[in-house]
Amino acid sequence: MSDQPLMIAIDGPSGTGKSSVSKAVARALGVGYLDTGAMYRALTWWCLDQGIDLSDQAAVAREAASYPLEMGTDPAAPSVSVGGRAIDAQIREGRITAAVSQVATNLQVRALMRDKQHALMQQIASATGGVVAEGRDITTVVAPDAQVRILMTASEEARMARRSKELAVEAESTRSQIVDRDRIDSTVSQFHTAADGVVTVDTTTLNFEESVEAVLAIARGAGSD
Ligand SMILES: Nc1ncnc2c1ncn2[C@@H]1O[C@H](COP(=O)(O)OP(=O)(O)OP(=O)(O)O)[C@@H](O)[C@H]1O
Ligand SMILES: Nc1ccn([C@H]2C[C@H](O)[C@@H](COP(=O)(O)O)O2)c(=O)n1
Repeated sequence: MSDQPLMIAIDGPSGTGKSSVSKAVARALGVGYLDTGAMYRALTWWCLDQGIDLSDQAAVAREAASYPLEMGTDPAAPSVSVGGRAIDAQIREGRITAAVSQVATNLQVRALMRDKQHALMQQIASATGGVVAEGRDITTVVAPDAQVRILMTASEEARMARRSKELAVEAESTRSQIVDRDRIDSTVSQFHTAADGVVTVDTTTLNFEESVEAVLAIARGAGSD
């Protein structure tokens, strides 16, 4: 068994269970958790708060280089603050979900985020003995050398049903924030098919606990190599 910190990278489309499963896996392993989507959401919130036009790519990239972000990476209580202001609820608002792809498809922003997220993963792993990081390009761009790389998938119907249950709305009304957002986000990241060496976990017919167990089984296998 290696004594290197365990790096687990999880990617996949919206609503597959990445965030909820990653937090549970990190708690089970006693390691830190990084929600990289929250970093894009926080930048979107910050730019709108500063009155920056999201279509001005250079202006948004300048903010990406300097926005005062603090990520709380305890999987039992993850948090997001900018400039000392907690914005955990704000970044989940519909207006941010609708706007975040415009920021996430800005290639200058992505290059900065890649470096920031890679550095954060290293810091968290050194501090806690490991990290579970999830997003769209963690297995391929941010941490392609992670010991465990997983693509989490689920059918479109399952993802829409999960989101509609979570938000207590009709499944069809979640289509834009699931399917349309994925279509835009996938113009800059490849998260629909597994890259070489990435293991696919299809959660369509799994319940939440089974999804967590599927990831833990892969992590245990990697830890015993
Ligand atoms: N295997 C599962 N079976 C049923 N529901 C699940 C399963 N995994 C997650 N869920 C539920 O589905 C919803 C969406 O999960 P989650 O937010 O973790 O997805 P996500 O992939 O991180 O989405 P996004 O990328 O849009 O943030 C949550 O309410 C979660 O509890
Ligand atoms: N590594 C990442 C993480 C997230 N994104 C984009 C995709 C989403 O539109 C947005 C918010 O992510 P979510 O909180 O819904 O998981 O950020 C990305 O491009 N790369």
